[in-house]
Amino acid sequence: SLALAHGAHRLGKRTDPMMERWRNYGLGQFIHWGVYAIPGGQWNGASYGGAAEWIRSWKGMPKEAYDNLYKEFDPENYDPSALAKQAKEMGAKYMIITTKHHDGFCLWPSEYTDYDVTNTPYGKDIIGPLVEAYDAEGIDVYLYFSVMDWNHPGYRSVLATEEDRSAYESFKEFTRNQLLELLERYPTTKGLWFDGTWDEAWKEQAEFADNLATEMRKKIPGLIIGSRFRPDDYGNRHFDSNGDLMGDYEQGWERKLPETYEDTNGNDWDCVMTIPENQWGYHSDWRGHVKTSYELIEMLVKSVSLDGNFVLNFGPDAKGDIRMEEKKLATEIGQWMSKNKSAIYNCGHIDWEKQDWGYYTQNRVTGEVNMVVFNKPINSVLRIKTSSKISLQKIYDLNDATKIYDPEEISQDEYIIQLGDEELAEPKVIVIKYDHSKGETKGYEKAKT
Ligand SMILES: C[C@@H]1N[C@@H](C(=O)NCc2ccccc2)[C@H](O)[C@@H]1O
Repeated sequence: SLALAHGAHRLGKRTDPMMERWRNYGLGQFIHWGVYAIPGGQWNGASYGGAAEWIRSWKGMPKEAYDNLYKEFDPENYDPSALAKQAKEMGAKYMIITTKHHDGFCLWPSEYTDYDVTNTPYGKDIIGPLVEAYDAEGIDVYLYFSVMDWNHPGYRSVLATEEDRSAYESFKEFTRNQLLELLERYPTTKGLWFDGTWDEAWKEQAEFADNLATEMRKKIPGLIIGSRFRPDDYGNRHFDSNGDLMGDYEQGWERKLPETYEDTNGNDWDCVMTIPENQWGYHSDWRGHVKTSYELIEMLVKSVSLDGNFVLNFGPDAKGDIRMEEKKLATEIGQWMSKNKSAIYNCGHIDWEKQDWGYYTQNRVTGEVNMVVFNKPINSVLRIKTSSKISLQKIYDLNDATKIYDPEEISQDEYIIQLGDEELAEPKVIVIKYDHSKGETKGYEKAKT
């Protein structure tokens, strides 16, 4: 393998308590909020077909007009504790907030730029009260930060000339200053979710990024940083030139999910997901498919079944209100989570053969296996094929203690159970308790952590 000064500094998963806590979240909330919520994907009577937070890059939005929107930013309905309570009700264990998106507008009072909340009619810090409100609800806070910054004069996507390089040096210093400032102001931050690091200019900054990550972890020991931050010595991101994951978890699943455990390379990972097809910031005219709570619950369960976290995005409008569709989904997901959280929190992958009826998650504390059933077969029979000999103790409906299932062993390590005649009204969790002492089960080995 190649000798890399700035490649992966660790092979395999982090095993410290902060990362264990991250690994057991299951469900997170993303919040995309900024001045892009003011136009909300529309300008001069025309609707932008791209993602609302990218409207500044649209030919239909004059840059001058966009760059003056901050003078109208005055979210009179912004209510951090209401947002935190809604997230709690949904069952989110962590929240990622955009401190600065690609447009460079800062939702906190930054010493290093005037393009921030203090120079808006609202005039106050947005981030601080949100951090406090979510901490108060026991929801861990992570900060999204876009390296790409369309507002900073020193930003470059490519370093073609000496002028570019000297300008970029000022941009790098600015970026470091802002990141250290954020960690100083919000010391309960558990991690950073970086974005906007795909440009050539940044891909040349292996040493700078590596040193900055080290410096940030000095400020907040154990800080969790994903794979979308650093480039390696050869400009490779997410995976270094030896194919090893850089960062504490893989950030490659944006609006998409791995299909199999192999797709995850056995790494920690998160999936960040929009409710419409591709809108992170508020867009007043959602086009195309808006996901239902069942679709989102299936993505959540699939993520947990493959050892990932599922982070669902919300985009408050210009006044700071959450739109009706998002409120409804948060409530519906929360209703399911309130009855089935034991199949999500502290759960992960088990290497039993995937079945069409749904997904397995294994509780890392109890060792119990959850069958999360989405598709009831026409013959009402659920097949279970374990990966090694186990001795079954009890199979029961998580939400109906009177419902016990008698497994019929139909071949080596293969069982079937009979569902009742009733249609599934919602995804059903069936719990399998089994005696781990009999027969060696790799999955339970993992649960000993
Ligand atoms: C989390 C999302 N990431 C931003 C984005 O630009 N995604 C598009 C993209 C995703 C991956 C590589 C390049 C570009 C979106 O605006 C959201 O902030």
